[in-house]
Amino acid sequence: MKGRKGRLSLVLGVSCLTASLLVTALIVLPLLGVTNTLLVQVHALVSRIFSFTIVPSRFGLAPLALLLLIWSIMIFSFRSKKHFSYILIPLTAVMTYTLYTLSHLLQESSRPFFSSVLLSSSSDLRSASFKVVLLFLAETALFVLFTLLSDALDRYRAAKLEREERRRQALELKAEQQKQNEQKKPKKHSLFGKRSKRKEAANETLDEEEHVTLVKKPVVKETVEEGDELGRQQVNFPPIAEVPSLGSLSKRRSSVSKPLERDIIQVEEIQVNGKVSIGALHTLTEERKRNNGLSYLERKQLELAQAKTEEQPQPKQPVQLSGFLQGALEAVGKAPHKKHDKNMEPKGRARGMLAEAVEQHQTRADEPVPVASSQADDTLSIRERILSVQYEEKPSQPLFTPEEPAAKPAPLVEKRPVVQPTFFAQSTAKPINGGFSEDVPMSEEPAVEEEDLLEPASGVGGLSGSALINQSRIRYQFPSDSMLVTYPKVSDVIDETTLKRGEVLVTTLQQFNIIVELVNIVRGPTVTMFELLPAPGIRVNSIVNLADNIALALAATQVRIVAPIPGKSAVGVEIPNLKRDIIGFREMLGSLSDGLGIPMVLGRNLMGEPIVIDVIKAPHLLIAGSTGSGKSVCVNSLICSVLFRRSPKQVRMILVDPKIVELNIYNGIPHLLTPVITEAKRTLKALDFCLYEMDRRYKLLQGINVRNIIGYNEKIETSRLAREKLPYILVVIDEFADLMHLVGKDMESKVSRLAAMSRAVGIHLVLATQRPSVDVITGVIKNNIPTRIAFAVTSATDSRIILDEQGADKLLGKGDMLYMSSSNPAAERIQGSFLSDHEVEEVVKFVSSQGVPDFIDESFFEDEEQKASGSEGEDGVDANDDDELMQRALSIVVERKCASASYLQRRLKIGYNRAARLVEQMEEMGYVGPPNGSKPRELIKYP
Ligand SMILES: Nc1ncnc2c1ncn2[C@@H]1O[C@H](COP(=O)(O)OP(=O)(O)OP(=O)(O)O)[C@@H](O)[C@H]1O
Repeated sequence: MKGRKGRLSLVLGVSCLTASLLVTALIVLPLLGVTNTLLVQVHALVSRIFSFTIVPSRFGLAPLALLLLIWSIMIFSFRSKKHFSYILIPLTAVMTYTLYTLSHLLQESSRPFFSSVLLSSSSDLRSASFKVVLLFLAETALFVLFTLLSDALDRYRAAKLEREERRRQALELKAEQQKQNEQKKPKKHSLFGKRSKRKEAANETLDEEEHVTLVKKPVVKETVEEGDELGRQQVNFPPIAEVPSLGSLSKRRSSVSKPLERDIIQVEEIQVNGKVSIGALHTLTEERKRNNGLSYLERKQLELAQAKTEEQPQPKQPVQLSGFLQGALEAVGKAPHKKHDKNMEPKGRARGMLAEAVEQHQTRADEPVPVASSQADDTLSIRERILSVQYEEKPSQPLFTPEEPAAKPAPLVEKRPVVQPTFFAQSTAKPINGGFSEDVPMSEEPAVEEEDLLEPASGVGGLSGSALINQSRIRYQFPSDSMLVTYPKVSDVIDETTLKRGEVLVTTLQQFNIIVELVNIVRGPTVTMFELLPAPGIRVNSIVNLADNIALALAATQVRIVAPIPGKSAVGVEIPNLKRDIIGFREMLGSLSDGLGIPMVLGRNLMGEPIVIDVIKAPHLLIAGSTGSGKSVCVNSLICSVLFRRSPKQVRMILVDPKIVELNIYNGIPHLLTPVITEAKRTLKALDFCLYEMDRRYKLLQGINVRNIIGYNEKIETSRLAREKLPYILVVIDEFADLMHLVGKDMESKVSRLAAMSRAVGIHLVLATQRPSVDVITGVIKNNIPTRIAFAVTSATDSRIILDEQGADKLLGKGDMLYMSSSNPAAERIQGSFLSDHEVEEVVKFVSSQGVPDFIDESFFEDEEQKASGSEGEDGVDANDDDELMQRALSIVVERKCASASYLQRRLKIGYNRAARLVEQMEEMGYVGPPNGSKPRELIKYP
């Protein structure tokens, strides 16, 4: 039908064109002087019938030629497309004839049939002409009407086609997904086959991950008619390769992020009514793309439904047992045999003993029979089984090579890289053997060649004479991960309940006339964030103000609204999870890279990414939160991060705990510079020490022309200027508010000075407080501590004091925190890592067993009056008899021809402070020169 119409219009169009050319020829030829009789006769005939002028003339045919030309153009342009428009062709003819009639009437010639009819039916010529004009106007209106109708019909048809196309594509995609899911369904394979399949799949994933994926657009089949020769032949156009969206390229590499075909989407036209920001439009486009044109909820529901159909009982994961228990249970046949690598000899004393014992028992019972296939498993001895359980893959190579004698059995499997056994990985059993397993190699601080000749001047000033750290060259052994507990992970799948909550959220907002689209859901360890895209014209604040209504509708304890989400054109609504994840400290340890000066594990953010920070870059930390919010656990994880990654030579600590019970556990670790401080007065003294050490270090830095501790440590290492580097000093003050109330201004001025200046010399503060009030966290302190951690607080005011914005009042406690730093001023929600008291105890026990701490001289903490009134000091020298001491010191200096505080300290058996004071007095008296970097001062004048 369609073809016939196409042919008809072709014939019509060609005829009109030919006619117009002929008429043009009829006009032009006489003008060129061609006076053929036939031509003249045809001309006369055509002029009489079709001419638009009353008197037939050679020019009178011009309008006819024009009309024919217009018709041919119209026909060609409508051809096979706008069938309805063909009605315009006769209409133009009628209009032309009406005009023709009108021209005759006006010239009072009644030649056309219609004009004579009109003249006879009208009273006069004038009324007849008027009727013709009206008729012409009516025809013109009809012309316009038909044109509009045709246009409307076209649009309607196009929209219908588009809808059908979209539905067809959705169906195709659905069918494709189903096909994929069916393919994905796990099939029963032999153990070997299963393993190799998995391997193949992993390789496939890897390959796909490492390339840009080109994915076909759904193939549109088109039937093309190519004349009679080809007949009705179906031609499939080649598939169009399409580069995936930028978003899909930047996806994180993980086994789950393998781009499935359904993740790669056709770019669809997004129609937006009204004004929308470019960012919002981008988000909308991206989300639509990601969802294959379906709304977020629809897509998720579809996925869930598919997942449900796929679900089939999975083989239960065996409970993880410790190596000893697993082996024992295997031996008595009560546990399934674990798969191990044959190359991997059993490690650990327990496993070795077990294997030994079982073998003795077994050799009595039956002789081990060599077997070449897995079916023969039953005939293996128990020892064989214990040792060979790693043989789980069929060799891809032939078992026997042709060259090999048949009698000599080839290895059953190719050797695989030895994997470190994790016998205690999942076990929550208490560690044995002093807190660490023999299976896990202990890491140790590398030994450093030290020279006695070099001054130990760097280190920490004021350490007592019996110092263990700087004199006995302690080699610190880092604790093992196995002391820590692995906590089970709650699923991070967005389930039906979460989707329902998303729907409730959208409808709740709709009830308040706030139209939003749910564009994404991110499930974090503590909360789930629903990302909403407000409709144009919706004020973001109106969503923020509805936080309580949302909480009510979702029966949630707290709802925090992030408006807008930093870097996105969307509003985030954070709703507490029904079940929270515990982020174990152990799982976070792997993220602590070696490059961090003072490493600190924080936890995981909403996306589940591990967040660790370097305290030296912070450079100081302010931690605030109400009681039970998780501050102490956070401080524990800071201290333990240091214990796990830094030796006492690298980081020293001063811990202040007015509550006495929180940090007392750390007494005894070699990192301490003083026993855990619990009194306000002693805290002030400790801060004085830090100020003194800061000044001392600045002088050291000045001595060798470097700007900071990093430069200093590098230079003394390369130039071998001293035998000890400057360690970082971490001062942790818990319950800072209590101390501020006890000693007030004094404390503030010292803390402020340290916060402002101590960064360059490697002294860093961590202040934790329960009550963040303006008189505790003063402007000066706040200005110098840009890195802040806010746990749950009781009011928005408290939140503003810590973070300069509200939000911490909406946190859920138990390690739920907002983290803000100078590099990332937008508060990031993190679930803090968790360390139980028992874990801390185990770590401290292990670390403390490595040596006694090397404390600062006690004289630092003595009151001046006490010192003055004391008769015989602990140095064994009369404290008042400074002159005598100075004489002895001078004679030592003359004897050595140089002055060193640490040398005097040892020789005179006095504290470091006193020795340092003596050297300074000698400088004032002109006997010795100024500080000489880390080298002893020169003797410049004999006394
Ligand atoms: N990161 C975390 N993950 C899971 N639970 C946690 C976490 N942090 C803290 N908790 C839970 O919260 C309880 C209180 O934590 P914590 O003792 O650190 O609070 P706090 O802020 O120090 O309180 P206070 O100021 O009264 O000492 C812990 O016993 C623990 O059960």
